[in-house]
Amino acid sequence: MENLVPAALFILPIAFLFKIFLDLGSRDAHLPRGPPTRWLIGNAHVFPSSHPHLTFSEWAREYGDVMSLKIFHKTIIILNSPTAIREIIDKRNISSSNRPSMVIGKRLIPNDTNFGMAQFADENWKIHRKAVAGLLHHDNFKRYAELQTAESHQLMWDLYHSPDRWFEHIHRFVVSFASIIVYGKRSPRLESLDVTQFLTVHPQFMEAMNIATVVPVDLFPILEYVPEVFAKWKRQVKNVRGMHEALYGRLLDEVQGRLKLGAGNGCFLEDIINRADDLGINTREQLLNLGGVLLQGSDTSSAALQNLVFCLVCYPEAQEKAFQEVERVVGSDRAPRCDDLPNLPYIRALVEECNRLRPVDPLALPHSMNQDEVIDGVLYPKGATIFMNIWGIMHDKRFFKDPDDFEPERFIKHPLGVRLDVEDDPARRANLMFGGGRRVCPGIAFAQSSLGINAANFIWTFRFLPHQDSSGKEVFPDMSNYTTGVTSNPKPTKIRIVPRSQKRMDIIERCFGETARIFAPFEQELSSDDLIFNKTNRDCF
Ligand code: HEM
Repeated sequence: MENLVPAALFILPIAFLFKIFLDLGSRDAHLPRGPPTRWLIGNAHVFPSSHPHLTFSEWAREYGDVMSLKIFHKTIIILNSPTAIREIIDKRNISSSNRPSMVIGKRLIPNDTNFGMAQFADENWKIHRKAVAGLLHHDNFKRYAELQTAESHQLMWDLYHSPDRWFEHIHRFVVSFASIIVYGKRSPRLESLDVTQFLTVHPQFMEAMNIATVVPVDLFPILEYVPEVFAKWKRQVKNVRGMHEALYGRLLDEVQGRLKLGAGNGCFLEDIINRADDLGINTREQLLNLGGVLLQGSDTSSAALQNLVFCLVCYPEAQEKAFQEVERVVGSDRAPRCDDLPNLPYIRALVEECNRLRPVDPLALPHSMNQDEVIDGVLYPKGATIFMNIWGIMHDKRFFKDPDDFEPERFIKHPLGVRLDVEDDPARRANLMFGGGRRVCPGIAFAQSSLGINAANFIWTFRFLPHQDSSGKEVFPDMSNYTTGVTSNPKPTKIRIVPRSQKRMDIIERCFGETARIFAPFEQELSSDDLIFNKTNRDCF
């Protein structure tokens, strides 16, 4: 008997360690179901290398509305229904509002000063979020309607004069409008410094964020200690960080310079700088990244607008119906304005359908659990990464009839586009594609009004047609070849943009001329080339 005690003391820890060893990569009993795991690697061998939302949506049919994956020791939970999002993201937002720790994100922007990427939804995050909520809130945003309409009219002018560059013109629209409200300055040309720099830096920033899918630093943080000379990714990240700080630092300096001269125009950052100490946003790093995150966040609107154009080309019947509506409501004697939007229900439905068919962030942005939660016996463990499968929810055959078809009418028949012959998921709500809980996108009003005003103007002004190759054959945009990554963007593609009539183009020329008065306060720092552009093209009217 006395020999058994030392033996047990020896065997039990070994058995325990052996059990842990055998369980490596396996799924805990209380986790949601998911594909079978393999020892050590879990589901790493089946994790999709691109467009994961498509595979997740197939798996959802087998494993249900909440499912889990193991990638080595990490747990990923995927939410495939509005109810699942409501339960964990909306209702338990105290537990589910962190973002996963991202080694590369922290190297790009240290100290969590980019509140969209900030790991912790803590006091620091709250301060930034609150400041931005005031700016972007629907009620406040209404005051930008005239400016947004003016930028939209310039976009139509740009499309008329150089339709081949349609893809970039949309980026200019978004960068210029976002920097009016954030930095109090606009960009009249594709070649304007802020546009060219943003379009250089931002894609590299997003690419750098994607490095973690190739070099698994988040899974194996030990890789961080590889010396820079052997780690190309570290040099790449350092370079992007330098460019990022140079761009947003310069924009901040311009706002500070304007304030010193007493020439402020009431933009967001001027207001923040004036209240810096009260708000607790007073370091250069904080101010620089607060502006930066808004410009970066707004770029999602470019992808949504480019997607809208793809849909107009690919679905000519819907384009024609939308034209009939805008013609009836606005007529042919003036271009659409923001105040027309409430009277254009088909255009609203068309925009909703574009977003449903190809949501820009098909998996939203990842959240992370900061404490365990158990719902109906299912464990959402501390540290798990949570994805909302927006694409899957928007293509769920249980609720959307023929979900791969483009049918704006579904949003006329039902405000959320779902079938009328089945009982809907009771937790479905508008704007699911903007995420949920405390981290829900603060840019919804910006995004919706940009889409609405441009959809109306696009359709009123032009016909969007497929490109014709040298043999005259029509080549349509490829709606299944979008980029993969956090955002799923259409790729630059040739199309034809044909004015509906000379009368409409004359109206657009006149509207463009009228923007001079509206834009004046935001054109204080234009370069000489920008001034020449305005003088020769706009201010001669
Ligand atoms: C169609 C356009 C847009 C889409 C589809 C979109 C989508 C999203 C999604 C899915 C999230 C993550 C929400 C979550 O974690 O639950 C997000 C976050 C965010 N978005 Fe947007 N967004 C759009 C436009 C904008 C615009 C125009 C801005 C700024 C002007 C913006 C700024 C942000 C910021 C700052 C965050 C981070 C919020 C936080 O972490 O607290 N977004 N967006």
